[in-house]
Amino acid sequence: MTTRGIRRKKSSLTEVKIAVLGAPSVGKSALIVRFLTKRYIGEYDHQTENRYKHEAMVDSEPILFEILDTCPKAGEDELPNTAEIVQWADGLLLVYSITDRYSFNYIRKAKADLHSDTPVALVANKVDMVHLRQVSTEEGDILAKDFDCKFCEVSAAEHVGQVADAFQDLCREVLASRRKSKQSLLDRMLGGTRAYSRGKSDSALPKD
Ligand SMILES: Nc1nc2c(ncn2[C@@H]2O[C@H](COP(=O)(O)OP(=O)(O)OP(=O)(O)O)[C@@H](O)[C@H]2O)c(=O)[nH]1
Repeated sequence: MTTRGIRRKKSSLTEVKIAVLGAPSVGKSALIVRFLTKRYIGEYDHQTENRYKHEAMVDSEPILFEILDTCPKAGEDELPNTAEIVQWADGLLLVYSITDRYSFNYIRKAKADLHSDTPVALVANKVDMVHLRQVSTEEGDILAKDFDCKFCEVSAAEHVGQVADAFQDLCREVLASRRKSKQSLLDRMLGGTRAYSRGKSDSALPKD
């Protein structure tokens, strides 16, 4: 009885898969670790992709986040395994660093290469290093308008709430997009049914 209760609760979790993309050293791992543990780990050394699972409440709904920390190769302009990542992910967190113009251009190019309407969010990291700023807030805003997505400037080193908000906002976009595609599927099905019914009743009308 209890076991069944627990199972039901687990299976009722909504899963949201988020891939975090960006040029080398923009702070992808630092942002993810901040979201998962609320802690800041300055040096996070890894050479391969990492996946994490994390439960969190978003608007009173329990969500099971699956987060993919992608691993770009230094000096390469292309995102790693773009097609696979896009196929896997429900949402893409696109990260650049305000101290690194190359990382901003990388995101612009990467987004164009994605050829996908997967929901995205644009995150500018390292806002604590404002004295080394190379990319203005306005440029970030303009790029986000271009992408038709949310934008925020954060610091994995200093912010806890804002970093969590970035992941949660993207989660909301994913859920909204799911509802939209479910609704349009339903509309198409109902539309089909309506057309069929109309056809039927039309044929039942007395002929002139
Ligand atoms: N000042 C500051 N440094 C940061 C911040 N976030 C990350 N860093 C530093 O930036 C460097 C790279 O951080 P990572 O989290 O490893 O970046 P990454 O994008 O995962 O790097 P790759 O795995 O190489 O792609 C580390 O030295 C971090 O300490 C931040 O918000 N502020």
